[in-house]
Amino acid sequence: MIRVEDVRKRFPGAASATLDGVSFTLEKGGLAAILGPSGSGKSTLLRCIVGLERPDTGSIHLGGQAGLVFQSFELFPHLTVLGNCTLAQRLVAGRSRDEAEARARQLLEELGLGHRLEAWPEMLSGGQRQRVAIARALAMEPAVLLYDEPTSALDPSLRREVVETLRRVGALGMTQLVVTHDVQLARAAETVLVLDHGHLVEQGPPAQVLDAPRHEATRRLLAQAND
Ligand SMILES: Nc1ncnc2c1ncn2[C@@H]1O[C@H](COP(=O)(O)OP(=O)(O)OP(=O)(O)O)[C@@H](O)[C@H]1O
Repeated sequence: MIRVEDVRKRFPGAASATLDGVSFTLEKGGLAAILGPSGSGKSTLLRCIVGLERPDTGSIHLGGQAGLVFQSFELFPHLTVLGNCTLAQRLVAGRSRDEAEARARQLLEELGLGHRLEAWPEMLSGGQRQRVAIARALAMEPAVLLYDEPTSALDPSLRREVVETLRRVGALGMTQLVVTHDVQLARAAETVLVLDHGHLVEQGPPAQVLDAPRHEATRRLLAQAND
């Protein structure tokens, strides 16, 4: 569950607030996509939810820690798939090697990578690398999983694979929030949120927000996506 209440954030010296009273709730197991023009505050909102940035006012409740899947995946190149998914479990969560490996194997199998446990990151496709990054984040048992532009580092043909991965992770009961420019990816979410100049200007299912947009920022995004 993610509950964001009236979050405001203004960077020192900035002419206006980057987040200007943002509120929304995402139920446990839900998938939400945040769309918005460049500079609308999407990354700042994500960073506030992860705890990398502190809102000036307002509150954020997750019921636990957030896991962040970076756009560039940031796998450790000198560790195998299994090594990538066990390191933080052992060093940060203090789990034994056996315990960490058992958990990593199970998650990697659930994400369709059970046959790649001993592979090096450079041997994997972009979509596989992303799934390793997701398994690594899930292994730390976050309350929610956040993605920063999950399709932008991938070939457009892999978009469907990303949607499939998000579905699999959702089936595990994980609450997921995706920041994206990709309108097709947003269609796979249950809820679409549109940010404009630090305000949440639309919020609802894709059939409402993307097929019957009420705000001109959404109409511009849809027009750009169709170009
Ligand atoms: N650390 C910072 N210090 C000062 N200003 C910042 C900082 N981080 C973000 N901003 C400003 O906040 C505004 C929103 O930035 P943000 O990166 O959140 O937008 P975004 O919607 O994620 O954009 P994009 O789609 O281009 O990634 C921008 O005007 C940016 O310059």
